[in-house]
Amino acid sequence: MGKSLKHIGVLTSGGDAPGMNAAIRSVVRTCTHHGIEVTGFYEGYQGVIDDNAETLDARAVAHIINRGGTMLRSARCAEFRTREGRQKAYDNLKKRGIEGLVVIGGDGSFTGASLLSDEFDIPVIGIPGTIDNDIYGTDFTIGFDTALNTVVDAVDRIRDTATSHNRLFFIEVMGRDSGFIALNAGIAVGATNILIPEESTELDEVITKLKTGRENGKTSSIVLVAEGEKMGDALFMAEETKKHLPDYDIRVSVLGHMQRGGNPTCADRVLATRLGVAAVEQLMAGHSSVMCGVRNGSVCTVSIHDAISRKPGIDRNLMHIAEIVSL
Ligand SMILES: Nc1ncnc2c1ncn2[C@@H]1O[C@H](COP(=O)(O)OP(=O)(O)OP(=O)(O)O)[C@@H](O)[C@H]1O
Ligand SMILES: O=P(O)(O)OC[C@H]1O[C@](O)(CO)[C@@H](O)[C@@H]1O
Ligand SMILES: [Mg+2]
Repeated sequence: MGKSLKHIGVLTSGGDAPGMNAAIRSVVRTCTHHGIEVTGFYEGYQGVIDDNAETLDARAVAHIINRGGTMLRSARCAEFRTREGRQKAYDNLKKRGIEGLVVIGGDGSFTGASLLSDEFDIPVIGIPGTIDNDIYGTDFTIGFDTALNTVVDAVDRIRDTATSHNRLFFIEVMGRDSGFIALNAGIAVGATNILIPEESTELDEVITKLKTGRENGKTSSIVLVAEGEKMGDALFMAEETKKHLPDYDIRVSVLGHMQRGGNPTCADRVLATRLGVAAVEQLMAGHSSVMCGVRNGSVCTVSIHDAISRKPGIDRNLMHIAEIVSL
């Protein structure tokens, strides 16, 4: 291992996630350890197309393990979706003598990486970095744990005022197409209802549950709504509920981008560090088009093709548990 690989690139792409910095640091320091040069590209694929990049050494990534966001910044780059854009990116990688690319991002970023590798035969390795936890092949993505803790802290605060005023809150959390944040945080904050895109719920069920809760003496209720919920967003759900429960004092809170910021938790720092080492080792071993993840506590790999084409299932048992304890 490590004899032939001389120079790799690293970038962060798509929505940022706490722990991306820890992953960059790990990639860079693993390379330093093995005598491999690393170039960091700024703003995702845009930086590869524009050749906006610099060499990163061990000191360049000092004191970033604890910081949210990404020191390489991130972007959603439309040009990379075109063959011409990817050609420009490949030409810049070749010009710099880069022999492999580590992409830290979500499913869209991996789709781009996969195309680049298929079209131009450059090895790519994915590290799952997204707060949504919506990537197949890993139990956890980098940033998910931090976002969950941020949501739990925010909802706990809302609970204080909700209870003081005997109110019902509809709280919207992130998850464009997925309910991982809503489901896990919902259990942790004792939500009465958890609405996620993976599970179809009728408004009637929500109303019945809220009524039963009040009959059982609840002094506040929280309905956690994932952004991607099919029935509608938190505001819509609140308006519809008001029609059926006119005497309820209802408020809406959309947590928004605060969920993507903040210092990464210990779990995210450790996960990011493990996956950074694994990604470089995959390149050193001559592998390509795989994503490094963690399953049942161990680092694993899955083909990027599977990571982007398959959907991680929501844990039905967690849904069941949430139902039992939300009386
Ligand atoms: N089909 C595609 N072909 C080529 N490149 C793509 C494709 N899909 C996405 N990309 C590239 O990856 C970037 C990031 O993708 P996207 O915006 O979907 O975020 P993501 O990686 O899924 O992260 P998240 O969903 O967590 O925000 C895009 O801006 C684009 O540059
Ligand atoms: O404002 P942006 O960057 O489009 O991101 C919003 C999206 O990013 C995500 O948080 C994933 O990073 C989604 O849940 C959300 O829909
Ligand atoms: Mg995505």
